[in-house]
Amino acid sequence: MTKRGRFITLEGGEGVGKSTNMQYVVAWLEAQGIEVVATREPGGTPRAEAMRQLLLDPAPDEWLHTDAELLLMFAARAQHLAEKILPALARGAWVVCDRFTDATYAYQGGGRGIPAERIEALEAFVQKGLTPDLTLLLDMPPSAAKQRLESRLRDQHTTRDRFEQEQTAFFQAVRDAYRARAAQSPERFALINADQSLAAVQSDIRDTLAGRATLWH
Ligand SMILES: Nc1ncnc2c1ncn2[C@@H]1O[C@H](COP(=O)(O)OP(=O)(O)O)[C@@H](O)[C@H]1O
Ligand SMILES: Cc1cn([C@H]2C[C@H](O)[C@@H](COP(=O)(O)OP(=O)(O)O)O2)c(=O)[nH]c1=O
Repeated sequence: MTKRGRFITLEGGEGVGKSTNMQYVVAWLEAQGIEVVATREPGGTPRAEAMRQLLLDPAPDEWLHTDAELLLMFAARAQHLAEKILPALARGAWVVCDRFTDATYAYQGGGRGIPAERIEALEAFVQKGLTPDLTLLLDMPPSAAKQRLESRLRDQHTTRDRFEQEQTAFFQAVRDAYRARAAQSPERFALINADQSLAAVQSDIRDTLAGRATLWH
């Protein structure tokens, strides 16, 4: 299948502002007259969202093997690609996705310690060469992001999912892995300083979207 639309992903640790800025990216692209499909991972389709439940369920007494976690992430991704992402790109829509495979390298790789080669093998199997055209990495120290997350948890009266229950060292490893990936592929990544006012973050995102020649040609 020939890919015609563009594929943009938002990445970063917990509470850095992905969901908030996702709406901004979608609105900005739509204002340019582009058809946008907004989605997220793990999830994005009913079956993949059912897998998300299994992945995020905090059930304290139930252990999930790290290999099972990794495979379930890619199982959800395979479903999401086949059912939603690839058909949208094929008809020319742009897909904006809240997290994708860089999250697997950051969380299952950096956080859980799974070797990158195993993730690469699954990526090749499931994605068959598809990678995002642009990845906005919202970057800030986990300690500052945690404060935002705590206020969100308070406001929305939600509980912590399996990942949100992890400790500081885990989130530091996730951030380090994300930054290392951005350094490896600077042509794909835009590193956005998320530790500034929302207006400043959105101004940086707008400049990135408008300025990436590879997106528009
Ligand atoms: N630049 C910012 N400055 C201050 N608060 C922010 C900023 N961006 C997002 N927030 C707030 O931080 C919380 C987490 O943002 P959210 O978009 O849900 O993050 P994520 O999806 O990355 O977990 C929300 O309450 C949001 O309103
Ligand atoms: C896509 C993906 C997500 N995840 C994790 C990261 C998040 O903790 C969780 C998804 O939760 P999400 O609600 O998207 O994150 P946030 O709390 O930042 O809004 O799944 C992985 O571990 N690997 C992956 O490949």
